[in-house]
Amino acid sequence: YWEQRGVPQVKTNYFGNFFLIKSMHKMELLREYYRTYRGTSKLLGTYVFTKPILIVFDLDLAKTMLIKDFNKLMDRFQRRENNTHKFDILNETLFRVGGDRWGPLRKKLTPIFTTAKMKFMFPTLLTVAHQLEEAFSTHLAKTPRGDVELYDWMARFTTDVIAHCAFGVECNSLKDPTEIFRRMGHRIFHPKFISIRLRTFMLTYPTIFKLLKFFNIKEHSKDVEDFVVQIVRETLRLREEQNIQRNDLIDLLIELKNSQDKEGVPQMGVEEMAAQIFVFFTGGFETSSTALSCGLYEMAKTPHVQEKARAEIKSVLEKHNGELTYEALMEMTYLDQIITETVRKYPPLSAITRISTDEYKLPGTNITLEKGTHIYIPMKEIHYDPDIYENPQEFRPERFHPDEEQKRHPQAFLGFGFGPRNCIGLRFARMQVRVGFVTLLKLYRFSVSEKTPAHIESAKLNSVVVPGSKIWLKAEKL
Ligand code: HEM
Repeated sequence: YWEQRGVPQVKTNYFGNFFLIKSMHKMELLREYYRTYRGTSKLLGTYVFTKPILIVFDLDLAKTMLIKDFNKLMDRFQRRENNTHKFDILNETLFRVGGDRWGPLRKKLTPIFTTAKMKFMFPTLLTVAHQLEEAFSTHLAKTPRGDVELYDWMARFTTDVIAHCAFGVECNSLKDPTEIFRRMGHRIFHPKFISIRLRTFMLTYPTIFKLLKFFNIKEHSKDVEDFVVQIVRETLRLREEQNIQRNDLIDLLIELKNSQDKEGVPQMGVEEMAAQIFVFFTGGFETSSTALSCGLYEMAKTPHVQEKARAEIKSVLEKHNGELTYEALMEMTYLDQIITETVRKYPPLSAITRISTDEYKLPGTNITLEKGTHIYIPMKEIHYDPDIYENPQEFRPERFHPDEEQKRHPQAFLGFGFGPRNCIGLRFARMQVRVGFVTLLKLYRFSVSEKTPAHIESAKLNSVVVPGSKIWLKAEKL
C-alpha cells in the first residue's frame, strides 16, 4: 500500500506488526521505527493488522498537519461512528466526537476553561488541597519511617478535585481510599477484562467494533457509564430544586443546558452534558496525578530542583502574606517549568493521532493520503530525541525557561497536543498540578528510599500512559 504511494515503508507480514504490539500505546513499535528511520526519512508507512498507518517524524510537517491543514485532519483514532439508535456516553465526549460535530461542541465548551473560569474554580481546588494537607499529615503521623506511595496519594487528590469541580460532589477519597469515585476511576484506567490486541483491534476497525457491540463487547463495563449519568442527573436535580450555585464545571455546563441557540434549541441535553463530565473526569484525574507523582519522583532524585521549587514557593507566599491566591500561584513560574519537563518525560499518550477527514496531499511531496488514513506523530520519541533534548533522560526543568524554549522547534514539546484539537483542560491541569506541588513541597521534603523504583515503567493496558508500578518515596516533615 505505502510503496504504491511512494512512501518508505516497513514491510510486515499479513498480520502487520500484530505480534510486535505489546502495549495499548504501541510504544515499542514507535520507538524502534523512530530510532531506525528518523535520520533518513520524514515519514514512514507501516501497518497495524492490515490497516495502513503513517508515522510522521518531521516537525515542520507535524506543525502543518496539526495547525495549518487541521481542517483536513480533524479526527483522532478514538473516533467512533455515531450510533443513531442508542446514546453511547463514550461516543459523545469531546475527545471522541468526529467530523462536523466536533467543532460546534468544542466552541461551546471552550469558554468553560478561560482564565476567568479558572479563577472562579480556584477556591474549590483549595478546599481539596486542605484535605490533602490534613490526610497526608495524619498518615505520616502513623508512618514513622515516612514511606509514602505517591501514585495512589496523587490519584486520590486529583479524583477529589475533579469530583468537586466536574460532578459537584464532595467526595473525600483522600480520607477514604475506597470511596466510589476512586473505585470507578481505578476501573476506567486499569481495565482487566480486555486484551491489548482486542482493544487495538477495536480502535483500528471501529466499524467492525460496532458489530462487536452486538455481541456486547464494551470498552467500559456498563455500570461505570450508568454511575456517571446517574450522578449528573442527581446533581442537576438537587441544584435546580434547591437553587444551589457553586464555583464548578457542572454549573457552567448547566448554564449551557439552560441557554438556547438562535433556533431556540437548548445548547446541550442532559446526556450530552453527562458525556462531557465523563471526559473531564477521565481526562482530568489520571493525567494530572501521573504528572504530580512522577514530578515528585523526579524531584526526589534531583534534590537541587526540589530546593529551587521550594524556595520559589516560599518567596512567592511571603510576598502574598502567606496566602495561596490564584495570582500567587501564577507567579510560580519555575513550578510550571517542572510540570512541562515532567510531561515531556511522562507524556499521557505515546503519540498524537489524527485521521484524514478528506483526501490530503502532503505538502512538498507528490503523496496524497486517502480519506480515513491513520496518522501517528510519535510524541514520546520526539520528547526523548537527543538531537532535540540533550541528555533526554536528565530531569532539567530549565529546558523550559522561555529563553531556552525559544531555541527549539515549537512542536518539540507535544505533551498537551497542538493546534485547534489540543488539550482543552490544559489550564485546569496546570493549575491543579501546581496546587498539589505547593501543598506538599512547602511542608515536606521528598527523598528516595530502598523501596523507590529505579525507573518508572508504563502500564501496558491503559488508554492513557500511566505508571505501571508503585512510586514509593520518603517524606520528611520540614
Ligand atoms: C497533566 C495533565 C494533562 C495532560 C498531559 C493532557 C494531555 C492531553 C493530550 C496530549 C490531548 C490530545 C491533544 C491532541 O490530540 O492534540 C488531550 C486532549 C484532551 N484533554 Fe487533556 N491533558 C491533561 C489534563 C486534562 C484535564 C484536567 C482535562 C479536563 C478537565 C482534560 C481534557 C481533555 C479533553 C476533553 C481532550 C480532548 C480535546 C478535543 O478533542 O477537543 N485534559 N489532553
